[in-house]
Amino acid sequence: MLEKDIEKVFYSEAQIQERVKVLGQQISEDYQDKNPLVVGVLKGAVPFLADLVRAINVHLEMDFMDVSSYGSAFVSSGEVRILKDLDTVVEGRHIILVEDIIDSGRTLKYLVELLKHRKAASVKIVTMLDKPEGRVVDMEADYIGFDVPNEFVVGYGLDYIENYRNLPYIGVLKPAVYENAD
Ligand SMILES: O=P(O)(O)OC[C@H]1O[C@H](OP(=O)(O)OP(=O)(O)O)[C@H](O)[C@@H]1O
Ligand code: HPA
Repeated sequence: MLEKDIEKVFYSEAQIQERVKVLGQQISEDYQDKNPLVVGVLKGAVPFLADLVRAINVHLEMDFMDVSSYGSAFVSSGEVRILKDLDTVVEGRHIILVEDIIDSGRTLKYLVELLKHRKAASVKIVTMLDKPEGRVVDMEADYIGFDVPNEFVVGYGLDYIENYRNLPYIGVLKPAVYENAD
């Protein structure tokens, strides 16, 4: 069972679901008649995006991008590459970029600049988690679920070597999990 690997829960399933509802209401108020394009950043944003769009009560479209920036499980390589691009034309669209976490800020900085270059009408960021102590470039989200301390977190989309994304809550792993991976 997955639970046995968890050292500490930061945010429970109930806390996450309650927060997602509030974010959905805020976005609904801000995007009336704007038909936003909600862009999920694969793969981590998938559980959050799936819950968030069902809490938004305005017309919207969805699309996905896949980018890679993490050289190893823990350390951002600093170089962002597009693995899957959008299918939708961005010019003139109001974009809502959906992320599971902002850590160094590099992934989102790259994506925001790319979407502005493609002449988006506006680009806003919604992230489930913000880890301000991880930042190496200037990047602030417009809508934030929760702050997390400078620890490696898993669950609700966030992985450790592709595992634990399906946990419905957010927490940190027991040290033994990392020791066994070596
Ligand atoms: O602010 P940053 O330091 O750039 O880190 C945040 C990014 O890192 C993770 O993605 P990852 O590249 O691990 O891909 P994944 O979503 O498939 O796990 C996460 O989902 C964000 O996209
Ligand atoms: O804390 C984290 N956990 C999982 N993936 C991540 N990608 C950036 N930061 C993290």
